[in-house]
Parts: sequence; structure tokens; C-alpha cells
Amino acid sequence: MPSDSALRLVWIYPDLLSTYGDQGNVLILEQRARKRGIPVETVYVRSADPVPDSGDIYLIGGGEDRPQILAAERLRRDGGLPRALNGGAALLAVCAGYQIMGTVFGGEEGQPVAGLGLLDIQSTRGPARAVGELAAEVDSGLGGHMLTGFENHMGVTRLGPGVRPLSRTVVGTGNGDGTEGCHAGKIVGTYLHGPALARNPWLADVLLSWTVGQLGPIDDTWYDRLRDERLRAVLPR
Ligand SMILES: NC(=O)CC[C@H](N)C(=O)O
Repeated sequence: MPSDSALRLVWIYPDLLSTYGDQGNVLILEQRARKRGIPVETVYVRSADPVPDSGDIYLIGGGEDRPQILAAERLRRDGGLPRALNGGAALLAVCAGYQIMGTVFGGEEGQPVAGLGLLDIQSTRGPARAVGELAAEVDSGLGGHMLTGFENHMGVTRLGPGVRPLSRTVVGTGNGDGTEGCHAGKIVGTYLHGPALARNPWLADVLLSWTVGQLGPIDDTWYDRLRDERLRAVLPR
């Protein structure tokens, strides 16, 4: 079990949800914390195991429709993640994981499947699969950066009044209404893979600072090169 002084990361259901490099989000948080001298311990919770409620930052990834439905059922039954978030933990939820955090999402045939209701969002199946690179301008409350990532989903997501859009899309589909992702309290949801935190290290630092407070600067040369290359590939010149 994690020691008391370490930052505790919890990667939920790697056996069901982890597509397009989503596990990299865990590695980026680990690296950016350790470079600042913060000890980190990561717990990988498989879907047969209970989700501990003692974590500081929880991460969940994307996946196909069937594992997504299974993950939603198990998380609802388990109750550990809602307990942890009620207790002040932070969460990054990607694509299928993002949809699961809402009140409802569309299953394989578009049938409504109950989510965890931790975010005021509702997802359904859209008219066409959204696949490709996405770029979006981030909410100024989160720093006003450019969001970059890769999306691949059928779902479209309607945001309720209880959440704010994470960003406004410049290229790509995101939620399907000109916005991408959302945030509320210490929860961030996004459709972006790639992995999201490798391509948006500022977002990793948002999650870390919610947990440990102010962070010192670190060398972002390689992150910046990746971001520049990906953004140049999609943004109009
Ligand atoms: N990449 C994903 O996580 C996909 C999520 C969901 N199954 C959808 O198609 O919308």
C-alpha cells in the first residue's frame, strides 16, 4: 500500500480501458512529480479488484463499447471512485472513461447505459465516427493553452450546467457541439488520446497542482517539440 507521504496515483481498469497510449498519462504524471522531488506510488486496479478510495489522482482511459459497459457496471457497483472524489481526489477521464463519468452514455446499439453521474454530461452515439487529430483552445480558467490530441469515438456529449467545457475546438469533433471535454471541481474529462498528458503537459501540472500545490518549472523541451509538431500538422497557417 502507498506510504503516507507519497502522491498516490490510481490507474483504473487497465485490463478494460486503455487505448491509443492512454497509460502514458500515468507515466507523465509520475515523471513530472518525481522531477520536482515528489515521491509517487501508482496502483493499477484491474476490473476484478476493488478501487481504493485513498488515491490522490485517478486516471481512466478509453476503450471499445463492450469493455466500456462492463467498466461502468463494475465502477457503479464498487463505489470506490465516487467515495474518493467526494473525499477530494482528482480525476482525469479519457474518452470511454469520460463518457462513463456522465449520467448516461450510448452502448453498442445506441441503448442508454447508466454512468456514474460524477459529471453533468450525457453521451449518445453520434451520426459518424470522429477520428483524427484535434486542436482546441482551452478554458482561460485552466490556463488558456492549446489542447492537442487524437480522437476516435462514436459518442457525442452534451454538457449540462454543472460542468464547463474544457476547450473550444479549432480542428476536430470533441463533444460534437464546438467544445471538447469538460471540467468540474477536480475532474477533467476529454476525448483525447495520444496520450493526452504527454501532448498537454500543462494539464498534467493542473492535476498535480490541485493535489500538491504550487509546482516549480521543469524542462519541457521535448514536450514542446511534440506539441509544435502535432499542432503545426493540423492548424491552419
Ligand atoms: N475510444 C473510445 O474510448 C471510444 C469510446 C466509445 N466506445 C465511443 O465510441 O464513443
